[in-house]
Amino acid sequence: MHILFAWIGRTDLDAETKGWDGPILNALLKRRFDEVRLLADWPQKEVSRYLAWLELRAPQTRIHCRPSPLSQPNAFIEIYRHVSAAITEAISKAGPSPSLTFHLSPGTPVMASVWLLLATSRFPAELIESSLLSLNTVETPFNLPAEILPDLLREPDRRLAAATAEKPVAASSFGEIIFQSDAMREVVALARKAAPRNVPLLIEGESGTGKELLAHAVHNSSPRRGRMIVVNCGAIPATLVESRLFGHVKGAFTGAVSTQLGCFEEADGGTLFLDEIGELPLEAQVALLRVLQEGEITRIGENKVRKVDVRVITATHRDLFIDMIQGRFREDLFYRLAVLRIRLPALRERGSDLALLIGRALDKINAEMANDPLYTPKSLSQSACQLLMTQNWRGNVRELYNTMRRALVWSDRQCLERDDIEAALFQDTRRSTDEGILNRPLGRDCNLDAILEDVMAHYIGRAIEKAGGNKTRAANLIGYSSYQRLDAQRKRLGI
Ligand SMILES: Nc1ncnc2c1ncn2[C@@H]1O[C@H](COP(=O)(O)OP(=O)(O)OP(=O)(O)O)[C@@H](O)[C@H]1O
Repeated sequence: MHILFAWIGRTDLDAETKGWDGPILNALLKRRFDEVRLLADWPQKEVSRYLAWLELRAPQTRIHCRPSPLSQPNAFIEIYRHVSAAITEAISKAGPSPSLTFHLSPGTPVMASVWLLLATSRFPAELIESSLLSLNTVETPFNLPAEILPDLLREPDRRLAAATAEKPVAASSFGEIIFQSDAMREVVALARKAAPRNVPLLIEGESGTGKELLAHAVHNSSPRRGRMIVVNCGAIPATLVESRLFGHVKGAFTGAVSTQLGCFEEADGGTLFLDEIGELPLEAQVALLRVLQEGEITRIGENKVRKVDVRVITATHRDLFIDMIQGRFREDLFYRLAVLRIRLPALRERGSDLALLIGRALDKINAEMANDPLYTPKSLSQSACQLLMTQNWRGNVRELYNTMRRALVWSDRQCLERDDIEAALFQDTRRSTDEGILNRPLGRDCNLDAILEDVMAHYIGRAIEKAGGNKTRAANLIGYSSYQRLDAQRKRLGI
């Protein structure tokens, strides 16, 4: 399918009265295009008159025209945005591998430069220009690789990546926890009571249920003046756990090139949030117990004992009680940490919270994107809402938010439809590797290496998403000591 794209220019609008074809008709008469996609920043009346004339003169071509208002004819970002949306829409409706042609002649020089940049980067296309007598292909003397594209053009990609990545949990208060279900009401009431008491709190719940959000709310409602330090125990290599907790002095071990504070000292006077506490190796559990009992730490490589005043909040997606019974978690430590114990219900147990969360997520994402010139606030159709309401949301609120973020940022529609949500759900690597992974049929078709690669892809995808695209953090989240290793796996698995 051959598609021609062009802005309608003044010379096109005047062509009929001046007795010549104008650049757009010139192209349609000299080449065969299945459809032409026009962009217009002119009064509707003039455009309608022109389109009626064009249809008569080029009856073999389907003509689409997209009103594309500009605040001024050289508004780069607005032009870029209209053009990207027009191309994306055309591609989504065309069959496989449409062939694109951009017409450089109609419109302003900035419009021509946007065609040029897009043709040599995001949407490879042929460029043409027309003069009174001829129509020529424009050879570009360069092929802009992504690295040398002007920042302006790369910006939309960066924004898209940033916008679809998970936002870090902000220092929150109870007011930021959205709920109306009884199950959550109980949880929040309990947490409010726990907040001012200077005792350890264990928060349990599936991934993405808001454990860190709740921990921030508890800390911020407590009288503690210091900061809340967040440490993901699952992301620290086993050999470095004690150093991360208690700090070390220069030369304490190979690689200790300078003295570093541990998280207990960093959190002195405040709260230490130990996420994924169930992943803490047994040796580190002994050391942690000692600090909790004595309120003192000793940096590795030093004999000096230092007093610390830290409230510890821990969280886990595991059943720590079962881990304790089965000997994977120390009993004495369990009872130290679980003085107060709160279990966050999974999203599927929260009834009407889901509809409320969908509405709030929509407002929140629209507000977050308000300063992005490439984004316009969006709404959800009933069918889109319906699909969101009927999902299982195994990744709970995080998965819901991230799916909605992807759908809202990717779609060019003002009101999202069911297929926009489907596309965003489909991107979730978690869905392709469900529980069935352990029960695939044995036999000649079974490919253990491929199954293991699925699992790797699944975890790497999750880590990247959770780390908001930060490679070092993502590597740590899956126990890799360097992001280069993560990168190599990503490339190998084509993630
Ligand atoms: N009730 C809620 N209201 C508003 N936002 C929520 C709620 N619950 C979770 N979120 C949001 O969902 C995302 C995930 O929450 P959070 O990181 O606190 O979950 P978690 O249980 O700590 O996850 P993990 O176990 O994977 O670390 C965050 O963006 C958080 O702000």
